Amino acid sequence: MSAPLLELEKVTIKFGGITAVCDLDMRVGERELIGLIGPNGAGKTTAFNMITGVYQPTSGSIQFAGKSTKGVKPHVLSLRGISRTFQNIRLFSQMTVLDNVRTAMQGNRAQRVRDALIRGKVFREVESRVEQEAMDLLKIFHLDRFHDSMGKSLPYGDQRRLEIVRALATKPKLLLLDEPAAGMNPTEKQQLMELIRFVQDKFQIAVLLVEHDMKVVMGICQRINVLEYGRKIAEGTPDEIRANPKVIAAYLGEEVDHDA
Ligand SMILES: Nc1ncnc2c1ncn2[C@@H]1O[C@H](COP(=O)(O)OP(=O)(O)OP(=O)(O)O)[C@@H](O)[C@H]1O
Repeated sequence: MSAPLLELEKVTIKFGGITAVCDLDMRVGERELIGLIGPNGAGKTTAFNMITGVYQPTSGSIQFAGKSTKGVKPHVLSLRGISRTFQNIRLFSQMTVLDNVRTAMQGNRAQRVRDALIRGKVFREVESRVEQEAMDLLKIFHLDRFHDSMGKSLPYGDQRRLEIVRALATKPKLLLLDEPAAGMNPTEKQQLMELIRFVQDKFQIAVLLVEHDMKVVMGICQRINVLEYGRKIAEGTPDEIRANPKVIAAYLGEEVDHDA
């Protein structure tokens, strides 16, 4: 396995009497594409929230790029290279496609207030560079023709793609995708799989994917971690996970979207 970019060791989080994640060990190497699956309520989104600094673990440690993330705020982790998308699309619906990406880029720039206030030369130069970079990024994903449209007016599949573009705008080393295939039809899911592979390859980043659609997860992940009731019950290649009796048992009684 390549060097760990992200490493969780014995990570636990409790909310009152509920232990949402318990003793979770997980590694994501540079440029790896890793899956995190489990039945509803298993703790996947909570794990994402701890990795991105939204929640602090009750115990255990998280290291990103060789540094502890303990007490580090989400925007600082974003600057360090962790980016994510959400289960429910969180685009700025009243902003254009271009502005959605531009805002994400600017969120990551230390722009001097003075420049913004006086709208001086430096400010204008930064603005135009950001706009060019945003357009270049949109072009890569064939979304540039929509640059002037409102985010909410895009077809669903394109909104999901735009979310991924926004997440890439911060130039991450690690991209966390939370159920990107939710609500997609089979053709869109196929395109999404190709898109995720493309993103990982083109930007040379690691991807951690939470997804209920087994065809998507099994189709693109190198390794998969399986959670049940907050605990990791299995880790392995797609073939190993498919054949693992604990995983099969965990999913019994749950409607797994094989959508195949
Ligand atoms: N802020 C919170 N306060 C209390 N309980 C929480 C909180 N966040 C998560 N939980 C609980 O932690 C457990 C794990 O939830 P989580 O959303 O991480 O699961 P999940 O695997 O992402 O589920 P799904 O696949 O349905 O999205 C659940 O029992 C949930 O109710």
